[in-house]
Amino acid sequence: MSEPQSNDVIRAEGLGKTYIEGKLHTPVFDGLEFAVQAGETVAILGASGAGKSTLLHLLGGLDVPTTGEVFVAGQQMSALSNAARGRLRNSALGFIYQFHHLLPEFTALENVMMPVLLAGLPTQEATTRAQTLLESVGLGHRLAHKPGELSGGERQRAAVARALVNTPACVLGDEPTGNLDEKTAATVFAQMLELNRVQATSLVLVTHDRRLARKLDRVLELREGRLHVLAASEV
Ligand SMILES: Nc1ncnc2c1ncn2[C@@H]1O[C@H](COP(=O)(O)OP(=O)(O)OP(=O)(O)O)[C@@H](O)[C@H]1O
Repeated sequence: MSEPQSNDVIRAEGLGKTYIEGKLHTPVFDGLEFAVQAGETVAILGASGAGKSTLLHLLGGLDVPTTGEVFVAGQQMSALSNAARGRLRNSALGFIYQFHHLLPEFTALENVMMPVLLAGLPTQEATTRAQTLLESVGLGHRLAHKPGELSGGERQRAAVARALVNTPACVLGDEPTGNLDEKTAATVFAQMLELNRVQATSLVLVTHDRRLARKLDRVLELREGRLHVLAASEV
């Protein structure tokens, strides 16, 4: 197996996933090759059930591939202990989902501070970073609000801030604006791209939305278990 290129923040080699539950085998894909470089933004399109979320979970170390390997920041995920994999995920990756997954009993500020505290940094540093990021997504006036006291768009903006607060090498987004109306989605998406650009963070975005996909450096389509490169005219 070749060594990951130093510029690849995530690299997947010969990646395969078959869900196995009892006698039921669900093959999703096999032999996928994928890499995202430092600062690059990549969209992954595909029909429902094509395996986009599965791929994102494997890239993020949230699930284990049936075959193949994933390297994150040059580290082979399968060679790490669960604790080390968790630490790498927290420091090198940010996750944004369709539903915010903020913790309901904590304020926006506390939610965004969480990954910094988990990385072992002092409370003061966590507070400063979280506040700065929340301000940059226009939530400086909502720091003390709990998720239930925020609008849908505000919750997603807080989720964007949380994903980026440890200046990860790569953000993995699964339909991060899929639950918002068109106008709010466009605003949240623009803020996410801008923060990614400022931090030179890579982005792998799973989406159904071709208009959003078009704004990224590279567009791939997951179809029949294969990743196809789409030219700009095909998106
Ligand atoms: N835990 C699981 N056990 C068995 N099969 C699964 C499991 N999770 C997903 N699948 C199957 O794997 C295939 C890919 O699912 P996945 O969620 O990755 O698709 P997707 O492209 O993200 O779809 P969507 O756009 O609808 O979210 C689907 O056919 C799904 O039914």
